[in-house]
Amino acid sequence: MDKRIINANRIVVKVGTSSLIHPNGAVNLKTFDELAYTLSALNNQGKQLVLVSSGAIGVGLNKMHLKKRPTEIGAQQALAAIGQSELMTLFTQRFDHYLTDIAQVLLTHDIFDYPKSNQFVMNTFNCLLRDNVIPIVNENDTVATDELDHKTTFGDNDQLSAIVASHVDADLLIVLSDVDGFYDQNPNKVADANLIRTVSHVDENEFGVAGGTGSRFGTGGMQTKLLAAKRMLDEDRIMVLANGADPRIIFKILAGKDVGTIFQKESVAHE
Ligand SMILES: Nc1ncnc2c1ncn2[C@@H]1O[C@H](COP(=O)(O)OP(=O)(O)O)[C@@H](O)[C@H]1O
Ligand SMILES: N[C@@H](CCC(=O)OP(=O)(O)O)C(=O)O
Repeated sequence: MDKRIINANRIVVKVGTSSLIHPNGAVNLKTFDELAYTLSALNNQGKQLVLVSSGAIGVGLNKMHLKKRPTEIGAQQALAAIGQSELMTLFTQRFDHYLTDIAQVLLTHDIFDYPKSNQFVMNTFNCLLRDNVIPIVNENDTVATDELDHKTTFGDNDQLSAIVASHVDADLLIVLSDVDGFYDQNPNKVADANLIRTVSHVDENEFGVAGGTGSRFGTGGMQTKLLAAKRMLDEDRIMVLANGADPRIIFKILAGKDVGTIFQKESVAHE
């Protein structure tokens, strides 16, 4: 076990739509509550947390009583706009319950490429983290047109979470999804797929067994999670992919328990 996980102080947690929305389209209140509880408890212990949360479109669909995502990009963006404020209302309610302050930070993937914007975003993160406020990040879906796949998908918070982790110099990125980790085959398609515990490099072999989304509401599937992991590995950072059905799994990860898939370089020995 890499001691950097147990000692991680600055942690980025990414939660996918599949963990926040039930398959029937309703909001998964249990996940919202347990996520708020877990991050609040860690915040109280003195750790610095950033939450990257998807779910704007999922929550928007539920609010507008729609069963499936519209194909038109403008309609998807409108739904994201509706859902984002509702998403933050849900988080505000649950985090208030645990006496934790939160903030909304909407970003585009390329924002850090512009020096002035980068500086302003970093100032914001630094002030929030200094003041024990948990930033809740999502892609700014109404303006992020270059991130849209003009078919059925929208944005990609897996890679956004890696970009954020890298810029805030996080010790650890935890990606919560609806699977127990990275498998040698898509577990939603192949019954006897095996969970891979540790991955030290991501190349065509890994991408070759990474399929698309497993739910009606998720977007990137395993491909975008591997791209996020690749970025983390390239920077010698650690990413853990685990099941977000119960976000208290984060306590187990930080205790060094054998859960999920750990992406970490194997060549470097860390004390
Ligand atoms: N090799 C694999 N290992 C694990 N999951 C995989 C793999 N290939 C494809 N998947 C799919 O990726 C899905 C998770 O991605 P996604 O639906 O985008 O979730 P999220 O909303 O959490 O981002 C899983 O439900 C699974 O169907
Ligand atoms: N920004 C979009 C989510 C994009 C996204 O990456 O979704 P997911 O694959 O569920 O992490 C939203 O809030 O609906």
